[in-house]
Amino acid sequence: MAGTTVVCKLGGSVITEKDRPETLDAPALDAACDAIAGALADGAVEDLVVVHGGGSFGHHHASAHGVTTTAGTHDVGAVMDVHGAMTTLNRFVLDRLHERGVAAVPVHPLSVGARADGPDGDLTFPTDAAATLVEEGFVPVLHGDGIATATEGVTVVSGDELVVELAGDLGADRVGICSTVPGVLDDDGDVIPRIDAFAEVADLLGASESTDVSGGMAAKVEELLALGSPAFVFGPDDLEGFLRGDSPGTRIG
Ligand SMILES: Nc1ncnc2c1ncn2[C@@H]1O[C@H](COP(=O)(O)OP(=O)(O)OP(=O)(O)O)[C@@H](O)[C@H]1O
Ligand SMILES: C=C(C)CCOP(=O)(O)O
Repeated sequence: MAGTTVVCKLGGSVITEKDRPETLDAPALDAACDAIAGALADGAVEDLVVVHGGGSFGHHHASAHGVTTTAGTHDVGAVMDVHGAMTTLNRFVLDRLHERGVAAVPVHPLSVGARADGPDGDLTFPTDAAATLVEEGFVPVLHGDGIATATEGVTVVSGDELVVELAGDLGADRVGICSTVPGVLDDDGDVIPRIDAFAEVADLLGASESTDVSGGMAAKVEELLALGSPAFVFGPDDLEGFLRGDSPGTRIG
C-alpha cells in the first residue's frame, strides 16, 4: 500500500465520551493513535490526513448556543466557545500523535474556510495547506469547527464535510470514517455492506444518539455520496485494518 494517500476521520463519538461535556475517551484515542502511528511507521500508509469530529467538545458548546451547520451566530463568545473547545480537543489529539512519533500539524478550518453563499451554499475550503504539509512529510490534523457563513455569522462545519473536500482535492486513494458503530446499520442492526444512493437507506438513517448539531449518520452518508469515489464507515476495531488496506464496514459510493 506504500504511496497511497489516505484521508481518515476519527469520529468525535469515538475519541470523546460524547454525553459528558469536554471529556476525552482516553483509551479509545490512544488506541486510534496507536493504529495511525503503526501504519505510518511500517509504510502501510505513506500520505495521511487526519480529521476529527467534535464529540463532547464541539457539539456540547454548539448545541448550548443553538449553532448548527445551518443556524449560525454573531456572538463572538459563542464562536470562541465552539472553536476553543475544538482547538483544545485538537491539541489532545496532536499530543498523543506526537508521543508516538507522528509529525502531526494542526490546520484550523475556522481560519481558512467559508460558506460564502450562505448556509445552504457550497463550502469553500482551501486545501493547499493540508496538501503541501503532506508533500513535506507532515500529517495535517483538521477538525470540525466554526465556519464563516454569509448571512448567518458563524455556523458549524462537520469533519465529514472536510473529509469530502480534502479527499476530492488531494485525490485520496482511500477515505475512511471511524465512528462508534461498525458501519451503517439496517433495521436488524446488521451492517449494510454497500450504499450507492441516499434513497436506498433514507428511512434507516437517523441523527446521532448523543448531542450532535451536524446531522449524525444521515448527514454522513449524504456527504460521502457527494464525494464520487468510495468511502468506508466502520468502527474503532476496524481502524487498523482500514489503514492497512482492508475495506471494512459500509462502503459508500
Ligand atoms: N442506520 C444507522 N446506522 C448507524 N448509526 C446510526 C444510524 N442511524 C443513526 N445512527 C447514529 O449515528 C451515530 C454516528 O454519527 P455521529 O455523528 O454521532 O458520529 P461521529 O462522526 O463518530 O461523531 P462526531 O459527529 O462527534 O464526529 C451513531 O452512533 C448512531 O447513534
Ligand atoms: C460541533 C462541531 C464544532 C464540530 C462538528 O464536527 P463533526 O463532529 O465531525 O460533525
